[in-house]
Amino acid sequence: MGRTRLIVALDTDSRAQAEHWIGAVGEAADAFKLGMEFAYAQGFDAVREIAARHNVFLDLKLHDIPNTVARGLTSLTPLGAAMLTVHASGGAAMIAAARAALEAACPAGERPILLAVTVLTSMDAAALAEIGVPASPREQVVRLGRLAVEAGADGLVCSAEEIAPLRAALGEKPVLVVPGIRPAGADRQDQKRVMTPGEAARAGADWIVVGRPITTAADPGAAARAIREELAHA
Ligand SMILES: O=C(O)c1cc(=O)[nH]c(=O)n1[C@@H]1O[C@H](COP(=O)(O)O)[C@@H](O)[C@H]1O
Repeated sequence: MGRTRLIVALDTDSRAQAEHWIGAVGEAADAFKLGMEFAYAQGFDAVREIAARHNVFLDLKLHDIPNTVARGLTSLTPLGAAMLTVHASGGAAMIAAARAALEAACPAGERPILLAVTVLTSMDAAALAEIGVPASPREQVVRLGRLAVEAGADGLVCSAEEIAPLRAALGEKPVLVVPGIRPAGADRQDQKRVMTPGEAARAGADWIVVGRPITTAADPGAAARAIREELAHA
């Protein structure tokens, strides 16, 4: 009960906008996610400065050959992010290299959590079929999730629909980070596999990731606090 924590996605190219959301949301967030829109526009000094003050999930979703991903992650570790992402579809060798790079770059107990993104929450079965994957999102998430965890990922990014099958396959240990969250009645926008904060919490998400339902709200602080309440009572 109430164990699910809230990550607010600061999807903006503006430092001032990101700082405004951080101030408005305040303690209602357990962590803030900075992604490619922010990092590409504002640079990594801005990421480092925010990570010095807050728990930061730096979501750059690396996907390349093992050597390049390993070296890329090594370059990211001094920024001080608590969580980093790679794409699980990069394969076992890439994920193993990523894990080894983080262990080599960071003192024991201080390395960021390595998360593997399984199937993007913006994809449905039809989108998977388009890229030559005949499986359902659920089957593909469990396949990639098992591969990633066995290769060394600490956790997975998945939709709330796959939490139960992932727990059945992999147990309680992998950290499950769940975007594709929409409060009841909210617009899905480009997300396909969605659940409410309460549903994701009851399904067993360790973290939920919420962006636009908070950042485009008239009062982002109130929107974040309402989601916190929903998590607390799930
Ligand atoms: O890795 C992620 O965080 C991620 C994976 C995924 O499958 N789906 C997904 O939406 N995300 C991220 O989660 C956030 C969701 O934002 P909203 O749809 O605005 O709530 C965005 O920053 C996405 O980049």
